[in-house]
Amino acid sequence: MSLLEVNDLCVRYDAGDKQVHAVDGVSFSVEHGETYGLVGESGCGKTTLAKSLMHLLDSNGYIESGEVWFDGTLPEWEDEHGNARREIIDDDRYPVRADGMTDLAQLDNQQIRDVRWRNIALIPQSAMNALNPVYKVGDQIVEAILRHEPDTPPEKAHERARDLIERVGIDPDRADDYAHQYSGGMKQRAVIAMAMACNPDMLIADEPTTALDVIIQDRILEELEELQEEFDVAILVVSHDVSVMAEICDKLAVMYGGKMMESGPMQDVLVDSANPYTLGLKNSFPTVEEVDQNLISIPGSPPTLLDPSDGCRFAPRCPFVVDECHTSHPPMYDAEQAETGKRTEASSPHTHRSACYRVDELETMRTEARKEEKWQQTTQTH
Ligand SMILES: Nc1ncnc2c1ncn2[C@@H]1O[C@H](COP(=O)(O)OP(=O)(O)OP(=O)(O)O)[C@@H](O)[C@H]1O
Repeated sequence: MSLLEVNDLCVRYDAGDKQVHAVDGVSFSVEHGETYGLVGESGCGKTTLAKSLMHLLDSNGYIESGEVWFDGTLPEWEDEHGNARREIIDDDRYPVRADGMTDLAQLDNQQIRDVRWRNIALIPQSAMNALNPVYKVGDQIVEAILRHEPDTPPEKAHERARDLIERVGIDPDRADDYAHQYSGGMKQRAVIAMAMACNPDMLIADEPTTALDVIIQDRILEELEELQEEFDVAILVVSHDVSVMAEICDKLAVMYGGKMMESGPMQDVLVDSANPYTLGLKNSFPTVEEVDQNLISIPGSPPTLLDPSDGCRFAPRCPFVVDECHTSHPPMYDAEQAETGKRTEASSPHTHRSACYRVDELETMRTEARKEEKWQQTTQTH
């Protein structure tokens, strides 16, 4: 059973008399202990998607439709083994499925607070500013433990806080320092330690390394991987940086304009890319293997998502656009079938999938996408 199963999720922001379609019909699932990446340019809906899972959207944002099934439930709905009780599952008033998964989208604010930290913890964007300047760093971790596990004796909580600080590579004696005495990398590590305070099943890390230099970035990524192995925590990581994703993800979803364009095992998505947007994104990032690589950016900019048109969201910037692309946004097609020239809708969210009507012409798209002039044509035709 998956840890998280998101079905057809739509998230909107109210903007006057219009709506921003920030996340539109997105489905994916995350297994226990795996790292799942959401990648795409700024404004494509990654942060909105991640925050909506925990009801942490801005006040004008809301889940319009869809399901967010999570393998865990509220303490008051659990039996002594931590599983959902039979009478809760059998009662339609509770959003709990026969397999014991709970639909987080249907929980109210108080209920989702019980899930946060205990089951899912967030490392927010610009996490370095998430520490409180007037409390010692160690005390902030202790507070997080005691707030969510009030039965823990305070000295045990202190011990756990020091232990967590040490696990993320900081000398435990620095627990008595204030945030301003920490470097940027140390602050980021401290926030990761705080997120791990209640031993969650899933961490959501939003741009965990963006403000850091490359060497510290690498160390933070290594630390996340070590924590994951040690605690078997799943990580949903959000980044615009394809190279960060290549380093840590098991699976990857490429987002554009609030839609999922391609998803699947990381290697499949990044090596055997099956979507024009992924091909364009890869062109614009340097790779370690290709030293003389000519970086090609995708001309134009992402859509505003205010009442978007019916067609493929990427159509206005896509060099492979055909009439069909303007009819409706393409469904997710099976990329393995596409390798043999077949256009078949994907039957499972776990396989390599691509939302592109021309998925059955993969070889041509891959060859053409490497040519800079192919992308330049797009600006001339639109
Ligand atoms: N509070 C808000 N009100 C209205 N629109 C919003 C709000 N927050 C985000 N948006 C819009 O929702 C869309 C998705 O934004 P989101 O921040 O989720 O994208 P992102 O891919 O995470 O980008 P970034 O990496 O820059 O945060 C964008 O068009 C953005 O302008």
